[in-house]
This record gives sequence, structure tokens and C-alpha cells, in this order.
Amino acid sequence: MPTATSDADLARQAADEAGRVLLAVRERLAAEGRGGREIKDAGDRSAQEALAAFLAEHRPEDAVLSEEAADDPVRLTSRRVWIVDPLDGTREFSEVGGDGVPARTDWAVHVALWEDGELVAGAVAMPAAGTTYSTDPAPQRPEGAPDVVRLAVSRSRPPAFVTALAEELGAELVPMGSAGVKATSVLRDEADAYVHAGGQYEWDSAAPVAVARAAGLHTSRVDGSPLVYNRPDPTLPDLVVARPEVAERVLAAIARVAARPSDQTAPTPETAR
Ligand SMILES: Nc1ncnc2c1ncn2[C@@H]1O[C@H](COP(=O)(O)O)[C@@H](OP(=O)(O)O)[C@H]1O
Ligand SMILES: [Mg+2]
Repeated sequence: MPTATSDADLARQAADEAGRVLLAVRERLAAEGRGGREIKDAGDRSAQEALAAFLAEHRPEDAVLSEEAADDPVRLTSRRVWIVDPLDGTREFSEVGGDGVPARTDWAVHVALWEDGELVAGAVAMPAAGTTYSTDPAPQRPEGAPDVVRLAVSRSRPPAFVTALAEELGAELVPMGSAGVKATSVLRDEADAYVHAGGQYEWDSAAPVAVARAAGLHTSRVDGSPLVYNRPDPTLPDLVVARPEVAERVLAAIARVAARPSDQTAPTPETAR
């Protein structure tokens, strides 16, 4: 159905729709006493179905690259490609508390639009927190330079490189799940930067990076080079999202850690591609 809805609004609507589905699925399965694996799988599947149906209805001409769908090579010759992660922070989504009630809010739905070489719109929904960020209207960012940098880091598998970076910077680590939650934690003033290395895919960072850029945050690879999307190989193993006031400091510290000759924690040429 053709509409006059902007791509940014559509991204937000799509992420919110998948978020509603995810909340309902999680509540139902947790009430039935199902385990983490079942909740993960049902979440991935139902959010993928919701996003695929939504995009097919509203933007039928566009290609889609999704974590949860087979990679269709048509995206490599398409002008417009939606890059989506139906459920980011799958582990946190599936965690149920001792009382049998799911409690974690650090998981997200990512919906980004790539057009002619650039990310042009996107949304990151945090359904359990009742918050959705989109590129338009752009979120506000906190301003000012902190004395002690707070680095958002994976709560389940913090990369050794980021632990070494925190020591180099004298930074505090703030653990949480989901790449989208970590990137937007800078907007919530819970962290000043999100640095990741060692493995990720385009869908993990496309929407978070689109939203972060719209808010005026620094975004790049760990070597400072630009993040490039819709490549034949969707591997995109590292990134930096940072308040502009700390970006130079963080990138300089990353370079020092990476330059340590015997440091096994530095991103290798492969992971820092
Ligand atoms: N070394 C690695 N290799 C591949 N993917 C990784 C990774 N480290 C983190 N990720 C992905 O990045 C997202 C955020 O992870 P984390 O919360 O640990 O920081 C997760 O996405 P999914 O939940 O969509 O699988 C996770 O799978
Ligand atoms: Mg992901």
C-alpha cells in the first residue's frame, strides 16, 4: 500500500511493531515455564516474520538484509536496502528471573535503511523499556566532556580488547546487552562511548549507527575509518560510537592498545579490517 510515510517514520513503526510481537511472545512463553532457548528461537522467528511482513507491505520494491533470513544477493544491485536485526540482545531477551518473570530491558529491534551507499534512516526500539530512537526527529545528545570515560561493554562476552582499552583510558566499564542498547546508552547518558571489536555483522550496528549519527555522535571503525554497509560480506567486526567530546581521546587510546607489539587483545588485521 503506497503511503506518504517517511522512511524514518516507517523504520520506527516497523521496529515498534516487532517490539510488540516480541513482548507478547516472551510473556506467553515465560508464563508457560519455557526455557531460554525456546524463548530465543520464538523471539527471533516471530520478530523476523513481523518485520518481513511490514516491509513487504509498505516498501515492496526494496531489498532486505536480515540476521534471520537467507541473504538475497539482489541487495547488491538494489538502490535501497533495509538492514534489520529483528532481535538484538537475544540472550538478555530470553532471561527469566527467579520468579518466572522476564525482567531485562537491554534488548532491541534494529531497522535501518541504506540508500545509494549511505545509511539514510533508522530506528532502534527498546520495547521492554518503552523507548524507541529514530533518525527523524533526531534524539538529543548529552553535552560536555566527562573526566572519567564510561565505556558500554557486552555483559556476557566483553572483548578482551575493550577491557585493555578501559585500563589504557582509565575508563569505567558499563556492562549491558545488545549493540543497539549500548550505542543508545550514550544518548541516555549512561555511557560516553561504545567500542566493540572481534566480531559483529552489519545488522548489529546499522540502525544504532544511523540513530547515533543523527544525534551528532561520532561513529567509525576502531581505526577511525568509515563504517561501510551493504557489502557482499556482511561481516563488520568492530565499531566506535562516542560523544564527540571524547571521540579523539578514545580513538587515540585504541591506537595505542592496537600498537602494542605483543598484545594479544589488540584487534588483529582480520578483525580490524
Ligand atoms: N564476537 C562476536 N561475533 C559475532 N557477533 C557478536 C560478537 N560479539 C557480539 N556480537 C553480536 O552483537 C550483538 C550484541 O552483543 P552483546 O550484547 O554481547 O554486546 C549480539 O547480537 P544478537 O543478539 O542479535 O545475536 C551478538 O551476537
Ligand atoms: Mg544482533
